Amino acid sequence: MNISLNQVRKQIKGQEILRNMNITIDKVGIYAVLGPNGAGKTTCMHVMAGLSNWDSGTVEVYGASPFDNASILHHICFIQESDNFKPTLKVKDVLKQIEAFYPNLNQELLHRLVKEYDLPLNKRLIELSKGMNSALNMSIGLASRAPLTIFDEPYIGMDATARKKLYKEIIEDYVDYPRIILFSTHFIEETESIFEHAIIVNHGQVLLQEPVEELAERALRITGPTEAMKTIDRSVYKIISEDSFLSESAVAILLDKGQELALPINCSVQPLSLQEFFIDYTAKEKSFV
Ligand SMILES: Nc1ncnc2c1ncn2[C@@H]1O[C@H](COP(=O)(O)OP(=O)(O)OP(=O)(O)O)[C@@H](O)[C@H]1O
Repeated sequence: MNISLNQVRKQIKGQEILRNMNITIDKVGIYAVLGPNGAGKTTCMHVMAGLSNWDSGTVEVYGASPFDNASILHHICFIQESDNFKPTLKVKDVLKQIEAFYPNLNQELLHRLVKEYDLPLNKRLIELSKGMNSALNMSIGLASRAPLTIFDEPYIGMDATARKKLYKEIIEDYVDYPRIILFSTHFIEETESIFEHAIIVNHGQVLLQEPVEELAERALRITGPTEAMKTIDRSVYKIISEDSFLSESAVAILLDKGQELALPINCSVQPLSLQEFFIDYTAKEKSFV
């Protein structure tokens, strides 16, 4: 097992932030970590990365308990939105500083990305724009090739072109050097093509963890004439959302694993996108857990 969180609980200032959180990651892959604001994503990833302790439950990362554990620190790269490095350092000093830290760091990739993102080596981080800081952080995270790389909403300020390039770089580098990449994002629509797995978190719990391909087989939108759609047996499916317009209706459902769909006559079915599923599912979550 590479990473496991088992019944993990954590309180901060009396508030329960993680409530029986369970995650198992036993394969390499690019994992989307999704959840509404305040869901507990950052807290949970801090715990995984050894940056934060927890109150009860067990956490194992590469066979060890991660909190404050120098033996696994070099296998984990955690990149967050800001404050990854001292703001008074120059770009070139940061590049130097990380050299010794990540044993798998690929200098060639790092310097290529720094050049392509046009990052000025002699400027201090504090003098860079938000997007430039993010591009630097992302370049470091990617080039670290750490077996567990965590990107926590890492691209603040990066423009659409820079983000598109970033997604392409992540996929290309992952194909050559597969590892566990966790990527927390609210830009689901533009990132969903890079994800192989989805982990959906809310209220300090994991609501769902599943390969995206499998999810697409059971998270479905059925559309058709309202009269025909009325024949869908609401008692046998998890209905995530319903809407209708004139004489047409649409129902989004989540089939149970192995459950067959009885499609009403004259109706059609298609997979929900990850974003559509996420929005409907987290809105309806209380009825499912
Ligand atoms: N240091 C802290 N002190 C008090 N509350 C905290 C602290 N850190 C996190 N929390 C609370 O824990 C909850 C989860 O926060 P967390 O940052 O893990 O959520 P998130 O899912 O990453 O949210 P977002 O998508 O908005 O970044 C929130 O209610 C937040 O207010």
